[in-house]
Amino acid sequence: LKYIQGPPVLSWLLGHEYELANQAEVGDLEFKWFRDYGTVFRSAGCCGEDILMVSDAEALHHILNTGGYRYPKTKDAVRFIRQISGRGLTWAQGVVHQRHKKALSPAFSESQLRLLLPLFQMYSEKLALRWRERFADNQIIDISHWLPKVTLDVLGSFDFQFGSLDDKASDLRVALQTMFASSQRPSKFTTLLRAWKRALPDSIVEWFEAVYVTEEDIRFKAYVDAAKGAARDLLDKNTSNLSANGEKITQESHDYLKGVEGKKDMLNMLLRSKAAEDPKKRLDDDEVLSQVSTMIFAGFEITACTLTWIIYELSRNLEDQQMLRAEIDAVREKRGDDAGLTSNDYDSMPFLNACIKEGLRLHPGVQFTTRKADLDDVVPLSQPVVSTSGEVMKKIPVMKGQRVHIAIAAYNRSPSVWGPDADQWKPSRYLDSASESKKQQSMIGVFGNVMSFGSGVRACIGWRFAVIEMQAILVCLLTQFEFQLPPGGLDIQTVPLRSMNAPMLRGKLDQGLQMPLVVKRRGRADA
Ligand code: HEM
Repeated sequence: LKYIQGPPVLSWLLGHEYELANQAEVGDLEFKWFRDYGTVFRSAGCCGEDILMVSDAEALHHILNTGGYRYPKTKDAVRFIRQISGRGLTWAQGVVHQRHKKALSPAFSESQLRLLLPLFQMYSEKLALRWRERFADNQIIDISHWLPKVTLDVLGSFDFQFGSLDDKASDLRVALQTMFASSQRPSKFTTLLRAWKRALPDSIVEWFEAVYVTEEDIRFKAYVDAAKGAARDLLDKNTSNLSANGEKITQESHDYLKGVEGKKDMLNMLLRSKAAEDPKKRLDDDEVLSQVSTMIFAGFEITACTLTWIIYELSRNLEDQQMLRAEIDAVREKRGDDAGLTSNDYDSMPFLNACIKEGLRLHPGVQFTTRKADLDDVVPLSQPVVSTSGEVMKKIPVMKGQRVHIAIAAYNRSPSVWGPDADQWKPSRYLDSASESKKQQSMIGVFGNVMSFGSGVRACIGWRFAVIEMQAILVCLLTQFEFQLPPGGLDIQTVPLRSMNAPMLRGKLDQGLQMPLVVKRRGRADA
């Protein structure tokens, strides 16, 4: 890759890896480098490794969509995922990934997820009730503290009963919330250790990890053990209730699904895949338990964080908040006050969905992901770049083994896709057919042309789940409350926290995730 331009390298040992992982504001360095060098550039890994940084639409499509399994996750990423969530879908590779996906996909189909809507609505209402019980009108509420309670309770409703909104104690919840307490910003030593683990044979790394156990390792294990333990209890309890055709008999805790034929919720799909006779669909015991730790880990906090960002943007852009509320009120009025809203109602609200897309675009929960070329390849570009010798390049040849940085956040802000206002909050870009963003659809991603849920064969399996959940929570909260920035405004900094881009108050990073907003009750819902 030497002929591709890139920022100067100040340290052969650390390359840009330490700098990138320790940026004050997430993305600052990448966004600047993509502006300076184009949609593809070369950055330095530790010990002289070259990394291909990619935000180009066609290149991303080639690697993630056309490439299928030819650009797998790197082996250190796979090992790390196994450590934090076990042998679940995010860990699986190639044919094993196909088998996992076949077993789980029915639980994430649109028709199945629509059945969960009453559940999402129930927990949203419970959150609104808690706010009314505990806070006076016009009080400041740290919404980043409350939203994860809803998204965790929703995931836990498959019988785990986290009870976050009821302040119930839960070992699993505590293990989950503290698992990254000692791994915020990697030190130089940790950066190098990770690089060596990437380069060394698996057997040596496994030996090393067995003798050198860090505080981080202990926390990860505590979470995986707690999640698998809870999952084992749950599955054992329900296996005895399995009817002859593999259908779980309705439990009291699944009242919301009572009477629904052919249920394909997560629990049922896991029970079925454990009992499946077809080896292409069967999951072993540990794989089944790992799906539970995987879904909880991958699903709850990132959805809450995205919602926090959306409500923050709506508080900074009060006209958009009013417009969205007017859209919601109009649909409610048409349906009649007592009728519950349906998924069709949510889908019929263009501005609601535009705000969700814009929140995901500007504040993607995952900043980047990494892949490795499994073959020698030529990657096409939609935006040519200029080489170190001044040549215009429309394609980049890559060698087998090349590490590729998939720059999710930088693609989402790429002016060549979104236009010159790519850095600004502007939900109307999805509605206005003349806008740059509408014209430049690049067929990437799974929702609204944004990369925030990934793309291709490894795209987020939970994206519909997250979208329906965000629709339900936003509609409930905006119906009952108005949100405003506190007097004097907020100085928010985007900080890498766990695997997310988290909002924190500048100068108060030690206080963790924060989004204190003035929450005003609306008259209608008080009635
Ligand atoms: C706003 C919310 C969410 C965002 C932004 C998000 C983002 C992502 C991204 C970017 C990936 C791909 C990572 C890669 O290519 O390396 C991914 C994968 C995944 N997500 Fe999500 N996610 C969200 C919600 C959820 C939810 C609610 C669940 C489960 C209930 C979930 C489960 C998963 C799983 C299991 C994978 C791995 C898929 C595979 O490898 O085949 N996610 N997510």
